[in-house]
Amino acid sequence: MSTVDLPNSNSGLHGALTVPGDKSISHRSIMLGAISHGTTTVDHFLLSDDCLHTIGAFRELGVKIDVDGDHVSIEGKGGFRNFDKPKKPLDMGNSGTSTRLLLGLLANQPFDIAMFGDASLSKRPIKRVSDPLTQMGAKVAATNGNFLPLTLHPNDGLNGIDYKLPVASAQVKSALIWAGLQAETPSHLTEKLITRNHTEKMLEQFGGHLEQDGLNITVTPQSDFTAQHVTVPGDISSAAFFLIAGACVPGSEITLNKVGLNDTRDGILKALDQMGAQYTINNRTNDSEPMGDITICYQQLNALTLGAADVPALVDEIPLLALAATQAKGQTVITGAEELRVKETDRIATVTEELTKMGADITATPDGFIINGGTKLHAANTPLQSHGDHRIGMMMAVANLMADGDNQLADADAIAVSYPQFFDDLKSLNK
Ligand SMILES: O=C(O)C1=C[C@@H](OP(=O)(O)O)[C@@H](O)[C@H](O)C1
Ligand SMILES: C=C(OP(=O)(O)O)C(=O)O
Repeated sequence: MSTVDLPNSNSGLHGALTVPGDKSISHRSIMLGAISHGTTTVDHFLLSDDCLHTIGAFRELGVKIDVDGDHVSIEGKGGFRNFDKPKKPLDMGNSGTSTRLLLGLLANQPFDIAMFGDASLSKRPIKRVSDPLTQMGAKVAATNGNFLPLTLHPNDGLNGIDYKLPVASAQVKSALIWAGLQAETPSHLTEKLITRNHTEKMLEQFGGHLEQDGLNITVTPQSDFTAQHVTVPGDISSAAFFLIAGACVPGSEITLNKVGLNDTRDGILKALDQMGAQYTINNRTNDSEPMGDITICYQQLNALTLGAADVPALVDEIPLLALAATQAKGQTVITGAEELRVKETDRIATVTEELTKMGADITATPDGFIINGGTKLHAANTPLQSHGDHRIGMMMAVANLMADGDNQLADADAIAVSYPQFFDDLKSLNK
């Protein structure tokens, strides 16, 4: 568990950077590659701990996956039921996305599949996925009915489901899409709010036929997918650390190249618009996923108001927006973000605890935060903690760029879950 000295910034961040590939899209490229006919190739794949756990799980299921730098190739098994029986339990590490999506994808196997995860993942709920899967005929034996470790047992086939999702979650939606494709009858899913649609988009690229109408998705059983080439855009959730640093550290002007701009993920940009940030987007392209280069410079920001409808498109960026709010003019109010309590940590609690150590005026509420801005952040009396949560660790590193005084971050290794080269990239801009 490494403790690192966090850098300050003397004259702001400058220069250009291509952030690593999108985590959600990288996971899905392995999954679709594994069930397709032929060899799928992926460029700019995210080689972080979470995605390596997805690769590890599919290798255990007999899928041949080659990794060469950030180029990955996957030899598809041509269907959902051609996997090998795993010799050991699948290790999901810290990754909620791997766990929830694999539960749906592997819900109809002819053999037992056991899964486990680390201490944090073992506290995160899976009932939200296992309940509807059970209604479809899956047999999920989870610890206390809701947690890893779990075993998926063979079943008598899956039936389609009519299901209104009680939570706004792309992980639950994606798991039910994978299961629906393997069912004997169609499924009708209704989302609570629009969530990231990377599964739907990639399925279409691989020859899938979902019907979509606003919050409604009809999944018709299908198992013939054709291998594709996937170019993974830069992860907007990783770019977000530098967007907030660029907007909040005086003197900054930076460009982030080839960032994913999917409109179910770009809530951070809309929040920055509301706060009065100065940025431009150039070189837009739109293959299967849109991307572009974002240039942002320092600007005194205004306070922000976010409600439940805003949350899915920026759910992983809320810790950073809380930090930006400490620097903004006025009072920021964030509501409808109770999902933060079931992430890698209870992010409402950990954000509040860590930013308070640096002098922020931040109050946790059951479903969000109230933050009074205009604070000069300072050195904490005790080391800052990532709490084993990658996004909290990186957010505190960005906070320190704006601080007077020196801070250390304990348990900094957690950052490798989504962004192993974060500190190198930060150093390249903080000159
Ligand atoms: O589908 C995905 O790839 C993800 C969905 C979100 O989780 P929920 O579906 O639990 O909201 C997000 O927080 C996570 O980082 C990645
Ligand atoms: C919540 C996250 O990921 P996961 O659910 O895949 O662990 C995240 O990356 O912030």
